[in-house]
Order: sequence, then C-alpha cells, then structure tokens
Amino acid sequence: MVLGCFFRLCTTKVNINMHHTDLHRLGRSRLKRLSNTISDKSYHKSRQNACSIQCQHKSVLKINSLTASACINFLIAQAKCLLETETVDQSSDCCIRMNEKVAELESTVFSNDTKALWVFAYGSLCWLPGFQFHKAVTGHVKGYNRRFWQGNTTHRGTEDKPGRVATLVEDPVGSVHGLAFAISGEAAIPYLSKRECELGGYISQFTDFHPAKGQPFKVLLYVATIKNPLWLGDGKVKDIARQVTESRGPSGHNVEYVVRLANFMREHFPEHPDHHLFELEKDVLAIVGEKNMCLSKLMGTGQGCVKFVKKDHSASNANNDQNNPERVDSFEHTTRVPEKTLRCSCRDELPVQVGGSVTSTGGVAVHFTLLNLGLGLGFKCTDYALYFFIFQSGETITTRP
Ligand SMILES: N[C@@H](CCC(=O)N[C@@H](CS)C(=O)NCC(=O)O)C(=O)O
Repeated sequence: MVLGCFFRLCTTKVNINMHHTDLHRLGRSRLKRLSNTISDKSYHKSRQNACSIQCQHKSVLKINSLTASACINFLIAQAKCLLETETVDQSSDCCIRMNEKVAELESTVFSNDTKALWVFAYGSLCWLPGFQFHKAVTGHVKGYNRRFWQGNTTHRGTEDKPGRVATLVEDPVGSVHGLAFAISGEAAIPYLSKRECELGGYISQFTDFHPAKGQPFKVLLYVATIKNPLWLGDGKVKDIARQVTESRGPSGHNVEYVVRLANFMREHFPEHPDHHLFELEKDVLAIVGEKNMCLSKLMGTGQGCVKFVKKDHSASNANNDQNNPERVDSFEHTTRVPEKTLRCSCRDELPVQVGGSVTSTGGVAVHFTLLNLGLGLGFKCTDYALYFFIFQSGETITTRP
C-alpha cells in the first residue's frame, strides 16, 4: 500500500498535496501495516529550478498514521528551510541534502521503541507545549548548557524591547534536563516550525536524549545559534534580569517565562539544579520586589500552560512483562484539559473508555476503547473529511487545551 505524498518544492514556497483521507484510510487498517519509511524515489530539475521529491514507502513498519504525518511535515519543513538557504541553481544539491534528511529521519524515528518522532523541550515547551503528543518522558541531553542568550521579539518582547528566552549553548561537559515529547498529528511540526523557527530564530537538529530510565534515543531539538538575527549572547545575569523585568510580548511578560521554567525544573529535577536559571530567577524576583511589581499580574492567567505529573506505573508495571519494561518516569497530562475535552486514555484503566476531543487541527473526534483496541470516529472541519481511526492500546490520546 503506498503512502503517497507528493510535494513540489519551488524556490519560493512549498506546496504539499498530501491525501489526508489516505492517511486516515491507511490508519483504518492495522497501524502496523502503515509504513512511512520515506525515501526519495525520484527528483528532477525543472525549469523553475524546483526540486520535487516523490515519497513512497519502502518497507512495512509498525508506526501510526499520526507519526507518519508528523514525519512528512518534518521533511517539508526541512525542504523549505533548505530551499530558503540554498541558491536556486543548487536544487540538485538540495535534493541530495533532502536525501540525507530522509535517511536521518528514518533512522531517528525507527530506532526508538515507540516508533515516534520525539521533540526535546528545555524552555517554554516544558510548560507550554502547544502541540499534540502521546508520550512525555523526563531526561537530559549532553553537550549543552541552557542559557538565556536568545532574544525574542514575538512572544516575550517587542522589536524595541526584545525579551530573553532559553537556548542551548554547546559545552562538551554540559547537560540539560527537560522533557521529550512523542509528537503526533500533522499539526505538530508546522506549529513548531512556525513558533520556533519562523518566529523564534531557532533551527532544528537531532541529538541523543537520555531518558531517566531506558536506552537513549534520538530527539529533535530547536536551538538558537549565534548566527540568528535575534541572538543576544552572554551578559551579566543581573543585566539579563533587568531586561527580563522590562520585557513583555504577545505571549505575556518575560518574568513569567523565567519563573515558570524555574518552577518546572525545581519540581521535576530537584537533583539537577540549573544554576544559571536559578540565579536569573533570583535576580528577576529581586527587581520585581524592588520595583514593587505585582508578580501575579506578571505571571498571567496560565492559559494553555500544562502541569505534568509522574505517571504511576506501579499498577501496570506489576503485570508488565519484565522483558518489556515500560518507559518509567513517563508523564501524563493532568486535569488542565478543559472540561469540554475529555481525555481518552487506553492505559489499563477501564475495559471501556469513551472520550471526545477537539483536535489541534480543528477537528472533532469521539473515541472509545474496547478492551485494548482504540476506535474513533471524527470529523475534520478543516477539510470536511469524516474519518475513522484506530489507535494502538496504551496510547494516551490527549488534546492540548
Ligand atoms: N526550544 C526551546 C525554547 C522554546 C521557546 O522558549 N521558544 C520561545 C520563543 S520562540 C517560545 O515559544 N515562547 C512561547 C512563550 O514564551 O509563551 C524549548 O524546547 O522549550
């Protein structure tokens, strides 16, 4: 069965002609038969120097359609980024570079036991992911330190008064703790590309993630490097703190960003203090006090923020095959999911679970699990498609508030 997706890359924009219903139709058959090994079958240099890559599945793999669409959109984002940086007469190089991306993605997604595309969160993504995911685990990446050396004019600052947000700076002996999300759904990658790359100046790259328990696996991380126009670089922590207390953007005050991240790190990684972050938070709160600013106002309403709790695996671990240990320290959404959106969790709770959700791409889905099989019926407002899907037992289908 061919998972056909065809996208023509032109020098100015990327069009995708992906058959949504195909994805869901493919999702209807057992997910295991779904393949998304993507390899470029052919590319050609056209008059417009466009580079078109036809993707066709190469082998049967056990992954689900949500991951497939996340992967396809990741490739599209990569191709768009490549084309924007490559001069137009290098479209053949662009396609060769795309092949490398395809191979990297293939090894990344299929080398982990969840057959998912994982994203590492170390800044606002820890408390404001904003995209659909079906697993979240704690852990760390090596070779970096977290630093507030990236400027921001689209979320926590303005052009006149840029704020400061987190990025990773390379350090051979450094490590940064955070969350890895197994993302799902076609909206996740375009959302992250816009939020992180287009609006934030970050670039995406793969690195190894070391979960609290289990083998390392590849994650996609978004990092702002010295080359991006918003880079502010090193500075005295007190000066950075002053800048933070004077910056506010469309997503809220810069103080909220620092304090929420510090709270997240204290709660989930008490044994791995981030001294740069905690010193910055201390100086920020000192200035807030000196200037008699109202912290609760600076912290905003918390709309969209999520709080993670460690999932209690004791019950399910008891009857788990020791050879197939659950990834412990995994997290699950807590009750910050709005009332109208029920969570459907298929994990060993009741034999029958009914759930409803508004999907992140503007669809409405009713889903229920019967024993270990997840069935769902949904209507996607975006392309007026009625779709039916099944999902593997054990996945927690949650919808971002
Ligand atoms: N990529 C980092 C940093 C992401 C980040 O903080 N991005 C900022 C600036 S582009 C953002 O999205 N902020 C949203 C907000 O401040 O509410 C992460 O994994 O969390």
